[in-house]
Amino acid sequence: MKLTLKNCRNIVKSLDFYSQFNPSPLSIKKFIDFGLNACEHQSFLFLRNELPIRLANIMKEISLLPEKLLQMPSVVAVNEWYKMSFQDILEFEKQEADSKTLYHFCDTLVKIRNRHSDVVETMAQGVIELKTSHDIDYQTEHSIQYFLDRFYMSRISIRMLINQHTLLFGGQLESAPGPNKSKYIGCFDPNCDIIEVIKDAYENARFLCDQYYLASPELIIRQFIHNDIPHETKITMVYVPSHLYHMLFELFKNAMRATMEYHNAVEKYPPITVIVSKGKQDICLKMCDKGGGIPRSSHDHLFKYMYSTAPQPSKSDSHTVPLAGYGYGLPISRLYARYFHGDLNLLPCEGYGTDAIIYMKALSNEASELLPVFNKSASKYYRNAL
Ligand SMILES: O=C(O)CCCOc1c(F)cc(-c2c(C(=O)NCc3ccc(C(=O)O)cc3)noc2-c2cc(Cl)c(O)cc2O)cc1F
Repeated sequence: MKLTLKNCRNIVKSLDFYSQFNPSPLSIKKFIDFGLNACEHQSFLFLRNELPIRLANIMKEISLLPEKLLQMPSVVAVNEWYKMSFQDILEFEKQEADSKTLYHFCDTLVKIRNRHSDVVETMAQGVIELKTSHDIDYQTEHSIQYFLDRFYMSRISIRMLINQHTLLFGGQLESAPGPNKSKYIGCFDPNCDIIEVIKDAYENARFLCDQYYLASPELIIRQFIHNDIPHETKITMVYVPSHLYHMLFELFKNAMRATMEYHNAVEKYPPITVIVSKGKQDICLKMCDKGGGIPRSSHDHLFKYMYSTAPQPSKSDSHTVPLAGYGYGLPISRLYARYFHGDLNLLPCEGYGTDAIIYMKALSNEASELLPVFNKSASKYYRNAL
């Protein structure tokens, strides 16, 4: 739909309306329970209300950003995508949920997901545009860090809702690729084999490491389970394998890069050890390397969007360090861990190595979405700071 003056007025009115509601976090248990008796009509009624609320909450926050950032060409583009998607969803506000509408709704969700597929890179480009055109003081950097953490968490949550609906009702089920994907409930694997995901992420990171360094550290996996359960029990959980894979792949790339750089040209590189433990509340994955670590004073930099926004890796240049990306790998991985109330912590020991720990909730009813809520106080926060 064209952005006419009348439409713009409607968008503003709808933004004010939907942003006054808080997003409704769903637990993994709720996703699974709904998915086991999935009803497309019910999902449609929930999403045509919840998606505008989540979009409006983050769009109001985008509107609080200072002009100098909002005017960056890449940020203008992202903003336009959000406005178009908000309008697309609003078209279903009053529609009768007949089969034609449900089909069109699914189609619209796919269109929105595709429209936003490059948002992370485009926002990273917006940060680079800002850095190259303005001086960024500490407070500005801090506020952009605050915004981007919330912005990317919101995006993870919106894509989760879209993926669940299109996977459950979009008719691709028969073509679901990969081993026993038929047991998946949308993007959730009710029996996610954690050690299999660890091995998968390791092998793919190792491939890149071998390509660049012509060698790679070995992997050791050790499993521990709380003593109420036989210790040989395979540790599985209800989770989104693609989220866990994303976190592990990032951590393996970093651990391998550090290990290969710190022990260059030795015969045998120290292995990377992953400890998997399952307690009553938490499932922990601790990745331990002997890559020499970093100074404690540098720890926070690794999670910064502004600090590590390296020039974009040229896709054509095959000599680009394959283990380096946009520098967003770690902060986004931490958001994936936090999304279902887990966390990702780094414990560097300079001169020795680094432990990276992924915490996840062991109980699916405790693993609920952690969603940013647009609050009026944010406006003062952004206006004063930026
Ligand atoms: O571009 C991307 O997306 C990847 C962005 C990320 O790229 C990095 C990377 F893979 C690995 C390291 C690194 C170093 C290092 O590099 N040590 C040497 C140095 C010594 C001193 C100082 C200092 O004084 O500041 C800094 C580093 N030591 O341990 C780690 C390390 C870091 C993480 Cl997050 C991890 O999960 C495991 C690790 O072993 C740093 C990275 F930054």
